[in-house]
Amino acid sequence: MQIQSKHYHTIWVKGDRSSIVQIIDQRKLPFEFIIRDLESPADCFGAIRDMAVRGAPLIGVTAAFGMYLALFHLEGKNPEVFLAETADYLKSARPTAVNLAFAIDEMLEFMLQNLNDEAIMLKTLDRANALKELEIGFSEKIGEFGLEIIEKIYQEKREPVNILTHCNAGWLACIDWGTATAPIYKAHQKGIPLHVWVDETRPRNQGARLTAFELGEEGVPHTVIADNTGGHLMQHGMVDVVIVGSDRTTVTGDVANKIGTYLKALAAKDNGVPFYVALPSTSFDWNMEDGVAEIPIEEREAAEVTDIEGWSGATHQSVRLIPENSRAANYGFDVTPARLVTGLITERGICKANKQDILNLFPEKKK
Ligand SMILES: CSC[C@H]1O[C@H](OP(=O)(O)O)[C@H](O)[C@@H]1O
Repeated sequence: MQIQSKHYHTIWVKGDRSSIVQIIDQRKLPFEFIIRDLESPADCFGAIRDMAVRGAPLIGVTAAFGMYLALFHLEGKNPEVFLAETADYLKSARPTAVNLAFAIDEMLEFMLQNLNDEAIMLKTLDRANALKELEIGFSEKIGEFGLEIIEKIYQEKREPVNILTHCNAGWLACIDWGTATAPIYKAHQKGIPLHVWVDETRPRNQGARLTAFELGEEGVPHTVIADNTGGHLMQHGMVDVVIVGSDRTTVTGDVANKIGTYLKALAAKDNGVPFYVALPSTSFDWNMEDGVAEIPIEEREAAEVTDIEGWSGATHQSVRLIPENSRAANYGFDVTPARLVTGLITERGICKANKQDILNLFPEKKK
């Protein structure tokens, strides 16, 4: 099915109707390009929980707009109580990505400080849009710093740089540019020859559907692979660098990312392949030190594992993949210990995955 897509941002306010926020519904990409209206915090909650929008920066910004939309539903309610309840409600949509809580807390604090301002709606919309623009700027800076890594590899090998990525940490996971894909786009736009190994990323197939869609739209050479292929490729010198995203990284450099990331990091370590994590400061948990012990790992519905979605021409289908009497477990994320991470690519530069180097880059976060 040919869809007419151009490079939108992933979320925006609908024209002059500022009571409607619009998103690209990612659940049917790349076969159906669906724009969906969100008109309430509940709409934003559902979009996040059901992964119509996904990716740490994007779910944070979506929740920020959810707090804004709450202002259209204040009728007869105590605003302080309703906004605090809305904040807790939106935070409960998904547990792992720390951007969600960061964005909601920022919005709630701002809204409570401006409750008596007659321009609160416009100011709150501006605040949500400011968070959106912040993430766009962070993503582009991550791209610029990550470009240096890819450029250095190319200067050494003078052949196309082979990059492996897991899940989708692209512009569809953010607002624009992405995190793991931002250095790829910057290098591609600079004419550096490269190729991307795209992990399909079971069970929701964000790599096969979304990263492949993004790279195809940008003309970036890529190959979709089964999730368990990366180790073999690294053993045979077919991967020059791994770049992934993050949903929550502790101040000590432990990285929560899509399930399977840890296994890629182990294979990279065993084969001497650099393993980088690209993330904005909004994806750090500054109050957490032991990621393996403390980062909440989302468990999603078993149906995402027992069934598989696909398209036959224009027809979307979901079919059973495993025996009816078999159970399935569906852990959404895992934690890669800092010791397996070569470096963190942030909007302020690249640093080692340890507390001292992270705080040297973000001194204002020192306790
Ligand atoms: C730039 S954050 C992208 C991050 O989010 C993805 O998870 P999900 O698709 O479940 O939201 C995955 O962990 C990506 O690396």
